Order: sequence, then C-alpha cells, then structure tokens
Amino acid sequence: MKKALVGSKNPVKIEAVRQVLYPEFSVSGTAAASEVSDQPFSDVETREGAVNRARHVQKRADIGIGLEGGVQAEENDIYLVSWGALTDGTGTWTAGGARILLPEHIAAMLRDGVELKTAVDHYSQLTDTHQNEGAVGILTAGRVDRTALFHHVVSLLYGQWLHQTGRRF
Ligand SMILES: O=P(O)(O)OP(=O)(O)OP(=O)(O)OC[C@H]1O[C@@H](n2cnc3c(O)ncnc32)[C@H](O)[C@@H]1O
Ligand SMILES: [Mg+2]
Repeated sequence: MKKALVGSKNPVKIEAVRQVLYPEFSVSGTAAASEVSDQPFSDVETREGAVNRARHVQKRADIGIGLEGGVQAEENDIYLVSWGALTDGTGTWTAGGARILLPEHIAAMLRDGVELKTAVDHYSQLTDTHQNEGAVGILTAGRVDRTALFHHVVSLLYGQWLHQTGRRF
C-alpha cells in the first residue's frame, strides 16, 4: 500500500486525511516543523506552514500532507483560516478551507499575543479543543468541526493531485 504521511501528531488532522485517502494510502502522522509562528497571523504565513510541513514529511512517504491553522485580519475583524499542502516530491498542491469570524473576545486575546487554542479553551471553558471539535466546532455549535473543515481541504488537495497526475477529470 502506498504511504501518506501527515506533518502533525494532532489526531483531528490525521483523521481528516485518513477519511479521504484510506484505503488507497496508509495514513499516519509525525511531528514536522512548520517553520512559521506557533500562531500564524496571515493567510500567507499559514499557507507557508502547511507547505513546509508537507515537504518535510514527504521524504519518508509517497505523499506528504501539511495542514495548518491560522488567523487573518480583515478590517477590524479576525477570521480563522485553514490551509493544506500535498506534495509527491515532483510537485506541490495547495488549498484553503472555509473561514469563520472569531468573536471579539477571542480576537482581543489574539491581539494580545495569546495563541488561538488557548483563547478558544478559555472562551469555551473546555480543554484541548484544538485536538477535538476545534474553534470552528465551538463557534458553529457543532455543525462543522475541525475534522470536517480539514476533510474538505484534503479532498481539494487529493482531487487536484488526481486531476493533474492521474489525468482523471
Ligand atoms: O500539533 P499541530 O499540528 O501543530 O496542531 P495545532 O492544533 O497546534 O494546529 P496548528 O498548529 O495548525 O494551528 C495553529 C494555531 O491555531 C490554533 N488553531 C487553529 N485552528 C484551530 C481550531 O479550529 N481550534 C482551536 N485552535 C485552533 C492552534 O491551536 C494553534 O494555536
Ligand atoms: Mg501547532
């Protein structure tokens, strides 16, 4: 079986990739440096983190996948953003996920330098939300959780790869 390696140990990221790639690929995750801030603060930085993670892990698998969460400011608002990258060593494909407005209480903590996962745990009075429903799950009353958000991103990545390398339309 071909091997896909995810550049993270976060179970929600690995599960999102497994849902899309298994059984065509075996799927596992390992720590990989994003080489960006722990809290990426723009689409550019978040995308770069995803690409770096994917490239680092691809050397140990057939395809490498990087998924990165971040935030992007628009006027006075801050949005949660998600980016993904897939590389097979010959090319790299990228895609972004849905974005959602962060409540002002969370946005204010981010402006003070607090990491999103800490702000969301504080806001929700829960723990380890980033490895479970995620900010998006909390903010949508469970309608869209973090696995579902990354699932969509991974489908976009895998679909692009099939389209351009497998010539499937
Ligand atoms: O172990 P890794 O793969 O690093 O997983 P992570 O949960 O830290 O996720 P990211 O590094 O991709 O996310 C960057 C920051 O944004 C936070 N974040 C992003 N999306 C989130 C979400 O849906 N819920 C909670 N925190 C989120 C995350 O916890 C980090 O503080
Ligand atoms: Mg992280």
